[in-house]
Amino acid sequence: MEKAAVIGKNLTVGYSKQKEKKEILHDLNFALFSGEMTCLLGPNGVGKSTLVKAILGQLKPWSGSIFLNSKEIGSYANEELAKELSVVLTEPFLPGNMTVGQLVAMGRIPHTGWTGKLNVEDVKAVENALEATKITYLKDERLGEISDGQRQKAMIARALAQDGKVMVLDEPTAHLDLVNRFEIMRLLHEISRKQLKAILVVTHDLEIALETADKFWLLNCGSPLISGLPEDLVISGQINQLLPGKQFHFNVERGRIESIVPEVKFDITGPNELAQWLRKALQKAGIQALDSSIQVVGDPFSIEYLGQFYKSVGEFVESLKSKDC
Ligand SMILES: Nc1ncnc2c1ncn2[C@@H]1O[C@H](COP(=O)(O)OP(=O)(O)OP(=O)(O)O)[C@@H](O)[C@H]1O
Repeated sequence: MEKAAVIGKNLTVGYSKQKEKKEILHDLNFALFSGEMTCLLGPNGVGKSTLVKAILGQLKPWSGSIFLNSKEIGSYANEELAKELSVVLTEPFLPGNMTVGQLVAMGRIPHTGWTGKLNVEDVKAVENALEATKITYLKDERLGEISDGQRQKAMIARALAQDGKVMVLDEPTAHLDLVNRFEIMRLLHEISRKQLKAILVVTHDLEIALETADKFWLLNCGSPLISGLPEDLVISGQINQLLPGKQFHFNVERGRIESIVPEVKFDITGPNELAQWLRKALQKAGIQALDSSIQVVGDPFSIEYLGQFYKSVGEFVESLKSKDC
């Protein structure tokens, strides 16, 4: 069996304030492997960032241990740890007049010291990181003058330049649009594969994580950490651990979260993918029942109901609503 880059054994951790102790994670076991991207998912406040802080050595385990390359995390000196483990956290403030190249070069600080003087190897590492994240063309651009997605890639490039075997990213796609979220996650997956890095990404993007991650860690209040292939967790139904309560469920066929509303039956004939969207619109409009069946066809799109034809779902729903009044 492949050796894990990070191993957690019976980890219990929390926060202490004066005499008060607040336990957040209890008796967790986990393993993070090289060459894989693992996504850590769980509801707000369950302790994902707390687990990240423990892995980064910022929070001491109350009991249990975390090992990085078989050595306990607490026994690493800070500079040594920075060479093994790189981090991308959400940083609200970055100097806007710093260039992308300068930011990425900061990733070399564990190797150069605070003087920041780059040798040939450091320059190469910066160039490689810019190339891997496909932002070489942005090298001389200022951070204040590029898009959020580009800035996020620059942060990832900085972590790559650091050249640790393990990369931890806490919500790297927050505030990005759908296309950029996909792109960043695909990029991280590619990097884990090509550079044999162990990458841990905290995310709330279940659907994108399903498309891109090799492994999932699911964290839920009071339960052990569940890990496995996303596909196995879907097939076994364990993915529903992310959705406590009875309001939502994971639709295995469609691969997405859906709200559970008592389904109203409509008699719709036509291609499944069209009938599905029509059914959704009728349900959202609060239409409870119809007098007759509906025929839907695509190319050109048309809906037939009681001998009348409609060119769009909107037109059809509006006509039903106006009859209701
Ligand atoms: N510095 C702190 N001191 C005390 N309690 C804290 C501290 N940081 C976090 N907590 C508490 O620990 C619990 C877990 O917080 P954490 O930020 O790890 O959750 P999370 O799963 O990352 O949440 P989210 O998805 O909202 O980012 C919360 O109840 C939070 O209030």
